Amino acid sequence: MTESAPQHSPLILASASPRRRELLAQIGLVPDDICPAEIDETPLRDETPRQLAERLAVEKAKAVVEQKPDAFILASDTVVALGQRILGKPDSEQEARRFLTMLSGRRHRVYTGLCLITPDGKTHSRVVMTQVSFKRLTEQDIDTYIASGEWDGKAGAYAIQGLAGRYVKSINGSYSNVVGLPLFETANLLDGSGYRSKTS
Ligand SMILES: Cc1cn([C@H]2C[C@H](O)[C@@H](COP(=O)(O)OP(=O)(O)OP(=O)(O)O)O2)c(=O)[nH]c1=O
Repeated sequence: MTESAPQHSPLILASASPRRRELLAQIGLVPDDICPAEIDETPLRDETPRQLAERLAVEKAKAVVEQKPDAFILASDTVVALGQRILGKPDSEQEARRFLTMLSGRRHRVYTGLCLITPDGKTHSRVVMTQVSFKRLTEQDIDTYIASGEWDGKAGAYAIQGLAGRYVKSINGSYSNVVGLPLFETANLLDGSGYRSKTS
């Protein structure tokens, strides 16, 4: 009797972020479906940035699991932390300006929480941290950046993969983690959970 090939379970990306889709594609992973999760991202009282990133990633994955049983569901959440202060996505230009002023000339941390729910219903999660050092920003740097609009929808009000790349002196850790999906850890999580892509 010939052994049947292992069944391919679909991979669902629980994210509206085009960056996350592009990052996955970079390592040869194409989700079978994209299901953005709408959740409340407000930090809980006394929650650390690391705890917040992990909790939100788990909540995003769980928000999609009922729609997609028998699938691998991948979700993530990125937050910027200055000390224990959490900088999420700014809700206005003024807030973006405030965040950039806070980040100017300093080192901060970027946490991305990752969550994978496997077809057997188990939840696997982890958090990856990268340190990022910003140069001191002039008023003009901030004005130019605000005018670019690139701050919108980005944790900490900047995107390292865009114009803000010129403000980043150095990073310590994973670059893809800052952009929103740490590729090394994502691949490990999927490999370790038995996920087999259609092509592998
Ligand atoms: C710091 C930083 C964040 N970001 C982005 C990654 C995330 O998309 C966003 C943080 O918000 P998230 O809530 O993590 O993600 P999202 O709302 O964009 O998408 P979804 O919840 O549907 O997955 O900030 C960058 O693109 N570059 C950066 O350098």
